[in-house]
Amino acid sequence: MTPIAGQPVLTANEMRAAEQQAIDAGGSVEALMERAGREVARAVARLASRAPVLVLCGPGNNGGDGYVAARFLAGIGLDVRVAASAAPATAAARAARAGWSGPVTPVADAQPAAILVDALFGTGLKRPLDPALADCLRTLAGKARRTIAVDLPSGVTTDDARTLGDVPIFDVTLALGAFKPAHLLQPAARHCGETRLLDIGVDVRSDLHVIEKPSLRTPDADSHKYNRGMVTIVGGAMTGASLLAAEAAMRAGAGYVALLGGQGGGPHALVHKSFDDDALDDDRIGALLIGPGLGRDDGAARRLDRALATAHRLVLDGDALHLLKDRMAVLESRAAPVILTPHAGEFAALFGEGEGSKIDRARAAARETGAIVVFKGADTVVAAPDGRARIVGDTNDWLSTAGTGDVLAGVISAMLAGGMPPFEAATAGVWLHADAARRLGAAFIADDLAAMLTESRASL
Ligand SMILES: NC(=O)C1=CN([C@@H]2O[C@H](COP(=O)(O)OP(=O)(O)OC[C@H]3O[C@@H](n4cnc5c(N)ncnc54)[C@H](O)[C@@H]3O)[C@@H](O)[C@H]2O)[C@@H](O)CC1
Ligand SMILES: [K+]
Repeated sequence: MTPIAGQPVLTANEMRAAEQQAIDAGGSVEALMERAGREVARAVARLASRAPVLVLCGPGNNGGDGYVAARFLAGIGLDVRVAASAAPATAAARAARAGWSGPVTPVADAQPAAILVDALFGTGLKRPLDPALADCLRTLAGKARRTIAVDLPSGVTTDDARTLGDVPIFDVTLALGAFKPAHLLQPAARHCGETRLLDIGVDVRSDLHVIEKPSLRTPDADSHKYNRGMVTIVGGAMTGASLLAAEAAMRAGAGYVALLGGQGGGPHALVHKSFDDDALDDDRIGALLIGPGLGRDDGAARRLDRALATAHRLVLDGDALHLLKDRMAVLESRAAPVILTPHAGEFAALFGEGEGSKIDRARAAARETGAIVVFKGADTVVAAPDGRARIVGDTNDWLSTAGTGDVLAGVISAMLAGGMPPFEAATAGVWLHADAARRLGAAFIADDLAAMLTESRASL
C-alpha cells in the first residue's frame, strides 16, 4: 500500500495512455492484468481474514482483474466464488476467465458472501448499470461484512466523479496503478470508502497531484517580523471573521499581522490600524487579504477597489469574491499574483456551472483569470493558470462549520507573505488547514482550528 500524499492523479484516458506505454515498452495487457489481479488478491486476502469471498466480474478488463484475483485467492486456499454480469468481451478478460477453473454463475443467482469484491466496471463505465444488476450489487453489498471495489466502485464515473444511480458505499477501494479523480472528488469519493493504491508496475505522471506535506522555511538568526512575512487584512462589517483570519495567519508563521479598519479585539499581537492610504501603501506588505467579514455594501466595494489598485500580492475570499463579479477585468491587468478562494456557491456565481469535473472547472477559472484558484469544499482543488493542479487528500467533514474558510484565507496569506510562489502558498495553506483539522478530530470550532495551526506549523 502506498501513501496518498503527493501521488499523481490520472484521468481514464491518461491511465490508458500510461498502460499503453508499459505495453509498448515490452509488456502486455495480460501481464498488466496478471499483476493487477495478484495485487488485488493480496489486498483482499489481508482484508478477508480467511472468510468466504464472492467476486463479481464484468465484461471488460476490470472483470479480467476479478478473474485473476479469484484464481490467486483460491490458490491460497480461500473459499472463492465468482459471478459474472456478462461474458468477457476483451481478449485479456477472456484469457483471465479461462484461467479460472471454478464455476461462474450469473450475478442474479449469486449467493452473498462475507467478503464482496466488485470487479464489474472500472474506468470503462459508459452508462448507469442495468437496474437489475445495480439491485443485485446493492443487495450483495448489503449482506457482506466487507465490500471491496476493484479500481473504482461500479457506477461512479472516473473523471468527473459522478454517481450513475444508487451506488453502494464500499469499505475499501483498491486503486490500480494510480489514483483517479473519482477517488478524491465528491460525490464519488465517499463511495470508495478507504482508498488504497496498488502498484501495478505502470509509470504514471500527471500535472495533477494529491497535496503533500509542504517544506517550509523555519525562522533563523536573520529572521525578523517583516521578513517572516507581513500580512495585512482589510476589515469590514464582521470583525470576527477578520480576527479568525488574522490569528490563523499569525499561527501559520507570519511575522506581522495588521488589521485595517476593523473594530478591535483579537490577540494582543495583532496590530490594528485605520483603513487609509498610508497603511495600504506600506511596501513591506507581503500579502493583502480582503474578504473575510468585509460585507457587501458600498463601503466594502470601495475597500475592495482600493485593495485591487495596490501592487500587493492579494488573497480574495468571501465577500470580496461576491463583489469581484463586476470587477473581473481588473484581475487581468494586475501584475502581482492573486489567489481566489471560492466555495462552490461563490465559484458558480463567478464562473458559472461550467463543464467537466471540479478539477476541470478550477483549471478553466485559473486560466481565465490568471489567478490561483482554491476551489474549496470537502475535496478542495488548487489550480494554476498553467494547468498545474493539486487536490486535498486528507479531509475532515467537521470542517463544515462557520469560520473555517476565514482561517484558510489567513493561512494562505501567511504562506504568500512568507515568500512562497502563489501556487505553492495556496497548496501549503490547504495542507496546514487540513492537518490542523485532522489533529482536532471532531466537533471543533473555527477558533480551535486557528489555534491548532501552531502545532501543524511546528510539525514542518
Ligand atoms: N488497460 C489495461 O492495460 C489494464 C486495465 N486494467 C483494468 O481495466 C479496467 C478498465 O477496463 P476496460 O476499459 O475494459 O473497462 P471496464 O472493465 O471498466 O468496462 C468496460 C466494459 O463494460 C461495458 N460497459 C460499460 N458500462 C457499462 C454498463 N453500464 N453496463 C454494461 N456494460 C457496460 C463496456 O462496453 C466494456 O465492454 C480498469 O479499471 C482496470 O480495472 C487492469 O487490468 C490493468 C491493465
Ligand atoms: K469495480
